[in-house]
Amino acid sequence: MRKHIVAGNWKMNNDLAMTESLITELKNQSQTSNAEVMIAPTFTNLWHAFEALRSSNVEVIAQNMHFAESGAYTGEISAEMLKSVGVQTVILGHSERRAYFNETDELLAKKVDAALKSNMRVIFCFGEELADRKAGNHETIVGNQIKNGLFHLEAEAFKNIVLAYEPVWAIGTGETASPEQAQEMHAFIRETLANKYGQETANSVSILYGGSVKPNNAKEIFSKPDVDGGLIGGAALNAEDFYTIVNAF
Ligand SMILES: O=C[C@H](O)COP(=O)(O)O
Repeated sequence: MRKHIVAGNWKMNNDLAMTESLITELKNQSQTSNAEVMIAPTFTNLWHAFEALRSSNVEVIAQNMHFAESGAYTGEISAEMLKSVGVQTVILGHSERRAYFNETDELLAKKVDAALKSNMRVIFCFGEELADRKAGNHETIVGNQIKNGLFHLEAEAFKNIVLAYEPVWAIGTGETASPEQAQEMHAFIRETLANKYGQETANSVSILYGGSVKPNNAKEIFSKPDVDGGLIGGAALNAEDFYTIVNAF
């Protein structure tokens, strides 16, 4: 049975004081939920968040990492450094990393390998741009992002992989994919996995949807059979909104 997951990606928001106060609010909201709950603060706030949420059911995860173990990579963070502050899961391949930091499929494959080698769990993101969707190329684009980033792995590795489909045109725009569009793409993603690794592996992988998920649309999106959770941006910056989304499961 695959897991339901709701992960809040704080992106480059919240300094230490704001992190402290949002975590206090999250703890006030926090209760038993039907989904695994995660938050991804900025690197500088990971340790504080980990300590503050140590005895809660909220996992603190990272937004990115480098593929190398250490070395002359100014400004970068390794898997082992993340693990040393309690982080066990990392988001890789977010469309903002791909677009603004030139992260290619090839680079992402190396990052995935490095994270898995350090026994971390990966939330691997991908998604098409508006022009691809309009041209009807969305499945080809997404299929290639998955193949190029992940298909060098053995089936076994997918125990530690979560997928996140985020259509770029729906991120931070207020425009969501319709629940039907999300389901259609998630079913395609699962079929792509099944064709390579078999149905059992495909059925075991959680596929999250991201892109303007809000308290008022989460329930409908999460009701779709192949949508196993959400990667939440803007709405994760408000504890009440975030938990309304978590509790949509
Ligand atoms: O990582 C989260 C996604 O980019 C979604 O962001 P959003 O909910 O603000 O559209």
